[in-house]
Amino acid sequence: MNKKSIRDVNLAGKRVFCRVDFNVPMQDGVITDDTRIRAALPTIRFLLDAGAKVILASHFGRPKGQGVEEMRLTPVAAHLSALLGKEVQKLDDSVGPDVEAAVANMQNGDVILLENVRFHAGEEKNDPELAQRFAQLADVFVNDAFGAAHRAHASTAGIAQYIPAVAGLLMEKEIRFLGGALTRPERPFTAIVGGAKVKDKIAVIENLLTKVDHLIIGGGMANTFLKAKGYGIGASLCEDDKLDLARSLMAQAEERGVQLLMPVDVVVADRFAPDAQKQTVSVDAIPDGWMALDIGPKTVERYRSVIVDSRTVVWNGPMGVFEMDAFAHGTIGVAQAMADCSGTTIIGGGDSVAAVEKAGVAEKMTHISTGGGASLEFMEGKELPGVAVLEDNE
Ligand SMILES: Nc1ncnc2c1ncn2[C@@H]1O[C@H](COP(=O)(O)OP(=O)(O)OP(=O)(O)O)[C@@H](O)[C@H]1O
Ligand SMILES: O=C(O)[C@H](O)COP(=O)(O)O
Repeated sequence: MNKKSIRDVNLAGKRVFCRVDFNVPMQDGVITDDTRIRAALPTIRFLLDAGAKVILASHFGRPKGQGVEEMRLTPVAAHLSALLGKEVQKLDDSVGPDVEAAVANMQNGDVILLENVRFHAGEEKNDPELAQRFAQLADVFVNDAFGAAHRAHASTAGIAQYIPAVAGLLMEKEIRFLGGALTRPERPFTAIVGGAKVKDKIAVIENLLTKVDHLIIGGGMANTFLKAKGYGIGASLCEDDKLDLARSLMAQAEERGVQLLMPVDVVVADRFAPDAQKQTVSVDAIPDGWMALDIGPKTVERYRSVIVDSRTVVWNGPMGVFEMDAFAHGTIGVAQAMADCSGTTIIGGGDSVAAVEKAGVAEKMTHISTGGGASLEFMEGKELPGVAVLEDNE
């Protein structure tokens, strides 16, 4: 990464405004997955070891510019404190006289967690006044919130106008793996794209087509491709207004010499339900009124052989309705194939992360991104605003 990181600046005794993505899943005040909090620990520990005063800031949920009791970061502070084995002082706001006073009282090696920055409307508007108020709290801005790097907000981008801005270790790692895979992949390079809709991933597919050797399509979006090829797909999810686009993507793949892999068999159901009647059929024999909810075993075998022989594999989006056990086999099969691949394996965030966890192979992946939307935009080839604002390495 051609950006400065916390390794490149002097942090001793400095007040550091460290933006993290603590937007974690929570139910009734209990954190149900703390991956994003644990992923920020190396940066927080690095800052503490360097003798900095660490001011952590994050958004949580979408409170739309006002205080929402259930969206306070209090449970996150308690959990972070337990993980760090050290007190984390949780404040009730992210700017204002009380925050300024608390920061003024900090000793080197102290940690403060500010309240949800999205309680202020200026955050999502990237309001310069709010950005400046954040900046006044600190000497250095560290962006470690890869998951929010696709947002140009006051605490992810605006603040960098006023104080030196560098990457945290998680940000650096995300960009090293995702960026490295996309710019200098070891080949063969395979991308797997699944999920519900072609519409949401057109830009990703188009960008990947310029880089990969094999592109594997699965999930609901495969139906649109199958229909575009002339197969009857029964009552399966399909975007009829995207058939021409699917044909154009298939033509682009052919022109570029990219092998585009599509399902050869599917698991069909008579309705969208976990206990639906189901059967496995060839893609040219989908019965009228039935819907394809998973890729079939022959398809999994085909995909598997390409995946295990690849040197780099990037995956975004499930192969079927994996939330229902009856239709999770394709997704789990692909997750297992990735676990058996000896090359670099990268999961692009979101549902696919839940899928590798369900398959019990998460620790076998080279890298699992903490970014959902951010990793998608990165794979589309877009420059992320939260990265663009960081200082370049000379
Ligand atoms: N054949 C299918 N028919 C209907 N829905 C499907 C099918 N295959 C997958 N899905 C659904 O697609 C959803 C995920 O699609 P989506 O496009 O939102 O992926 P995503 O959330 O972007 O994935 P990721 O977060 O990994 O990027 C899942 O809820 C899954 O149930
Ligand atoms: O969960 C995410 O993808 C990030 O935390 C960004 O959240 P947002 O989509 O509400 O901006």
